[in-house]
Amino acid sequence: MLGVWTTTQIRTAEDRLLARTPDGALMRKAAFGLATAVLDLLRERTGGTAGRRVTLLVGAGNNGGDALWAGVFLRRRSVAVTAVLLNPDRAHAAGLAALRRAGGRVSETLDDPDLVVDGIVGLQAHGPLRPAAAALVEQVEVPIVAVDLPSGVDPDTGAVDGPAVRAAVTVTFGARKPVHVLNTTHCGEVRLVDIGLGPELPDPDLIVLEPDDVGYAWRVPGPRDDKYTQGVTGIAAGSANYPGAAVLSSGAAVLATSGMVRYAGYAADVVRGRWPELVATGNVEDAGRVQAWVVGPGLGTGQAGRSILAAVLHEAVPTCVDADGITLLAANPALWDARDPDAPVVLTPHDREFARIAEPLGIKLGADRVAAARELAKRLDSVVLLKGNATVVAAPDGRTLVNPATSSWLATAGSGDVLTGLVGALLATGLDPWLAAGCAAWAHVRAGELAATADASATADEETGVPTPASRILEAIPGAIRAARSAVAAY
Ligand SMILES: NC(=O)C1=CN([C@@H]2O[C@H](COP(=O)(O)OP(=O)(O)OC[C@H]3O[C@@H](n4cnc5c(N)ncnc54)[C@H](O)[C@@H]3O)[C@@H](O)[C@H]2O)[C@@H](O)CC1
Ligand SMILES: Nc1ncnc2c1ncn2[C@@H]1O[C@H](COP(=O)(O)OP(=O)(O)O)[C@@H](O)[C@H]1O
Ligand SMILES: [K+]
Repeated sequence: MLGVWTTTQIRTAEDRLLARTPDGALMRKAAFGLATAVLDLLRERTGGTAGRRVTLLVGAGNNGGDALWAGVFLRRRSVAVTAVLLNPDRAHAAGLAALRRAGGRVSETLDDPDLVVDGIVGLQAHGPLRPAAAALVEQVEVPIVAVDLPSGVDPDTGAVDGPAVRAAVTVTFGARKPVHVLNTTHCGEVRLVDIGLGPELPDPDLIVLEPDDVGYAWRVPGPRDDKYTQGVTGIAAGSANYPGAAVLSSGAAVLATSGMVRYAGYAADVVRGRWPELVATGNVEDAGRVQAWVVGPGLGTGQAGRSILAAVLHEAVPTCVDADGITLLAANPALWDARDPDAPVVLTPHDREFARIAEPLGIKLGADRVAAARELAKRLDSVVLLKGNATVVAAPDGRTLVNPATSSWLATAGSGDVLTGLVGALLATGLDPWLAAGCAAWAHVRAGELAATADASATADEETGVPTPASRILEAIPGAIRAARSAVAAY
């Protein structure tokens, strides 16, 4: 598990650490880590470091100070360093003097660099890049290494509201901040430099699951197990108009568990035809016992869907409510009120579904997606999995995880139906609902990555992937589970 801390938590911890550290030592530690990352990238891009050209964009704060001190280290490796000072009177004085002594130059233009370092603004960043910085950044045609975070991106929410740096690599110090997991598009590869902050940090505000966390959580059958003991998943999805959603959700559950999957609904014949190992009936009441239900994908928002949702909630087992199920709940609060409060619910909205269910409660989905998901989770006493490029999973007790995507290939029709089946299968194994939702989101992203690249070792990005329909994401689920399980085995 990786921890993520808010800027307020980090500042408090930094203050404590600063109080017991010699002046300037932390900044030099940070800058050394930064320079190392710059040298690595220079080598990767140009085959060497000596004589290569690096331009530093230097703002008024300590973020610019880090960049200037990194410039000093780069000079020692014979890199030609130019500093563009956005606010010359307020540039970090000691860093600037040291860079000048080391042979760095100050310029008003970029000077045709091989690489640019963004030291415009750091933890104190507010709002988009100001015009002068934005104009410079716009001229950059080489990779950018961001100091601590890409300037112009909000450190606590990852939101972008105007011009911002899009970095190839972000080098951060002491601890990950929310921007690093909420906006991987602007951060690029994130490198964490240890400056000894660990002992000063409180519990993290957010967590990110790692492959071995998911591998440990994924239930596997033991010698005394049979098809029932591993948890049976029920799927109530699909309608005459949307049988495909039923096939995708059911298929994801079938591939995610070695136990058993039941289907109840209008698409019984289609689903049975596609997944012969599944037991299908026409309605929820006849489905038999399950340990978790999935309800909503392709259900429709009419009377029929409403009755199915009511029947599922009446079963009072852990339930994942998705898609039309969420829309139905939003329109029929009485359904929600009638549910058994002891049966955990996982809601899996995309933004529009989130707005439908949250706005009547006075919760707006603004720039702070974590805050919005947390608030809804608390108000509805449910786990809320808010979909997006970075998926946020909040529990009613405040525990929150973020699952960043590595590409946007998952933004395809039916992709969410696959996710829902995964959530259902994991809920049925008895896993904590918040963790179940988080592991499902992880496996979903991993499956999307495998499907888009067809290469287990690759990370799918916009350059390497190909479009991946939901059926392909589905087929990649075993590969995703294998990746998680082999991470455990590797320990
Ligand atoms: N405190 C510490 O111990 C350490 C801090 N470090 C560095 O220090 C940084 C924080 O330094 P500061 O607290 O000086 O804050 P910043 O470097 O974020 O700079 C604050 C200045 O930027 C201005 N500013 C805010 N938003 C702006 C925008 N959109 N456009 C232009 N200017 C803007 C502010 O008005 C203020 O003058 C960290 O991000 C990190 O890079 C590292 O050296 C590690 C150690
Ligand atoms: N830009 C994006 N980058 C990465 N993942 C995305 C992006 N947009 C959507 N997703 C993911 O794709 C899935 C889409 O689900 P959903 O909107 O319910 O689609 P559908 O209803 O067609 O199945 C979610 O898991 C979401 O997190
Ligand atoms: K920066």
